[in-house]
Amino acid sequence: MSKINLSPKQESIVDLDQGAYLILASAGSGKTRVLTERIKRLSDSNNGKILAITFTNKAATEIKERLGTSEKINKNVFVGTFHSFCQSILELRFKLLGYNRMPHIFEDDSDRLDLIKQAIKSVPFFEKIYENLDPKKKNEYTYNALQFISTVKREIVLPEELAKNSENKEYQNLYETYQDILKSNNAIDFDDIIRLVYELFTNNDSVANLYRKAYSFVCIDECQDLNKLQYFLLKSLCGNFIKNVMMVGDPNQSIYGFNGSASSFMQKDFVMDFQAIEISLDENYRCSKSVIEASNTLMNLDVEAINYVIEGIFQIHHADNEIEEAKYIVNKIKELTSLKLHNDIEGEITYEKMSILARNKFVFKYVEEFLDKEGIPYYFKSGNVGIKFSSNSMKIFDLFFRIKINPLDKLHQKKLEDMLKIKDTFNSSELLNSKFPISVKIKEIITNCTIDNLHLQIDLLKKLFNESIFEDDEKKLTLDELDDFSNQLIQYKKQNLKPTLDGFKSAIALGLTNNSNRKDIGICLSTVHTMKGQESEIVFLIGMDDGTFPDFRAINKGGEELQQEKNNTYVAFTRAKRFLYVTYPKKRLMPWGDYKPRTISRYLKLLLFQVPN
Ligand SMILES: Nc1ncnc2c1ncn2[C@@H]1O[C@H](COP(=O)(O)OP(=O)(O)OP(=O)(O)O)[C@@H](O)[C@H]1O
Repeated sequence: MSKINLSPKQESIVDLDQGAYLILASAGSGKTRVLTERIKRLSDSNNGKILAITFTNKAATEIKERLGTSEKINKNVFVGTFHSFCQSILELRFKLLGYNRMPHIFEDDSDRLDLIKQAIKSVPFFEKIYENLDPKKKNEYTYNALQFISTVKREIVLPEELAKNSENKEYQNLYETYQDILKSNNAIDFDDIIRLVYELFTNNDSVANLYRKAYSFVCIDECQDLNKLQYFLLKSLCGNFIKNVMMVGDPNQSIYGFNGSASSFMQKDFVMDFQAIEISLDENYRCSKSVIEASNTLMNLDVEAINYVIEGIFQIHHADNEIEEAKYIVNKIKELTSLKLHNDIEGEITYEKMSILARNKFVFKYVEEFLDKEGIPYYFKSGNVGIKFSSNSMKIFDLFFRIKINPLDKLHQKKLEDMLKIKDTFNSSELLNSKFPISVKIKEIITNCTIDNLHLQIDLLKKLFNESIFEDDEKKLTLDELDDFSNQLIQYKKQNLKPTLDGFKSAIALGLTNNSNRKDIGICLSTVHTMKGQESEIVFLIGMDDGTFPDFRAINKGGEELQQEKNNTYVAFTRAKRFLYVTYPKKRLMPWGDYKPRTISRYLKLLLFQVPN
């Protein structure tokens, strides 16, 4: 890792000692750098253990890599997300929370959807309401019920209290049923991981004290994204013991309001509760002059550009429609790569130095088509959670694997039975006559697997897939996915001295094994949310028409939701280190076949005068 010199402002933050501090730092100001250097310094000074919390596994990995793996760091520092920190506590203390065995994580949104549907079906009263709804309303009903459940957990309210202000009072009872089904599957959802530890800390002082005494310093990154549960967890952890807390964040990058996050937890609650001292850091090390000027205009900021010598590019381009927009982007990519070198860009201009960002995934449709046509390699950046298989054989493998690890997992057992179109996954002759007869052999291999022989079982699977899948594309997809799984196992074993199958599955669910050996090749396609905290030399921000970005729902709601769309645009802009190309189509093809005229995003209007187009 290259050595960089910190600026005096950055250095003064690294050198802060005891006490509570709120570092308000703009995009690209080196927050992650500063935090890492501070953790290193604190660890060297031997003044006690340090807990560093990040919002993404990617950030945690980056910090861990920069810290290295000296004995001192390993002993003194815990770096992880809220979820991985809480999971590590749950694994030791689940019995105190009424579980006989460590509950398993149902991490997938589709699992939560199945759970709520099961909850609805299990009570005739709900089933009657639900069955009488048309498909669109059914979706709304399940979506709102899941939102209700998440809000109860994230806002730390009682279901009956929340129900008072809810249109559907019955969600209160659905909450209980949903939780009961989870428990009967010996499972928890993502919100539960934090909620349970918060419960543990608030109800069990002696356990909380163990952690309060264990850590002398707490550092948290991206604090503009804290929600109530996370902030209260932090408060309950610190109690009256831990006073040395540093929060780092940028209110302009607050984009998770839909998850209950608000920058007021750091700016108001933290400052008041911990008497934190505010310090600002508003230098930008990442972006070129053009990108910073555009970002400053967008947000009405006065961020100081450190890279003023690098002019960079900021351009807005309008296209007649989405197809023309995609063509423009692909042509620009070809033009840039054929340049090979540019004074503003270090090294050769390659696909790996480019990212295409959009508000939502659907916006990429035509770009993908044209990239495919031109044979330009690309990949989708994956989010924070585990693996999702798309080949049938790996889906079957995953479901058997879950059932093997958690025999109480009736949810995935049912999913498997539905997929295979059988009634009993334990009946081999049914499996043999099922939609996917290969499942008999997959089951056999999984039945025999242990954490120690899993690599051998993976080899057996590879042989099985090679011999039994005849369609080339399907075979390649299956083997690639198996390979990815195998790489995740290698990662997990590297990270854990006492590996177990259960631990491996949880690590996958939490996305802790995602930075496997797989090297992403080509241009990165990502939503802005997933790209948060990361950077790319050249960024194309596409689909910047009003209604797409900002999203039409936020426009309808206005207020804080619309502000978050603006913040999201700022996050997108500031991912670009050197060149930023922003595009929008003047009309869009609607699913029913009509073209609808579009206007430029309201946020770009401010910038039009700044750009030579
Ligand atoms: N003192 C410095 N000298 C040179 N480069 C620096 C310095 N500090 C940070 N950088 C570089 O600036 C870029 C931004 O740093 P970092 O990712 O830590 O910022 P950040 O504040 O976390 O960004 P954001 O909030 O926008 O995701 C990185 O490429 C980092 O290596």
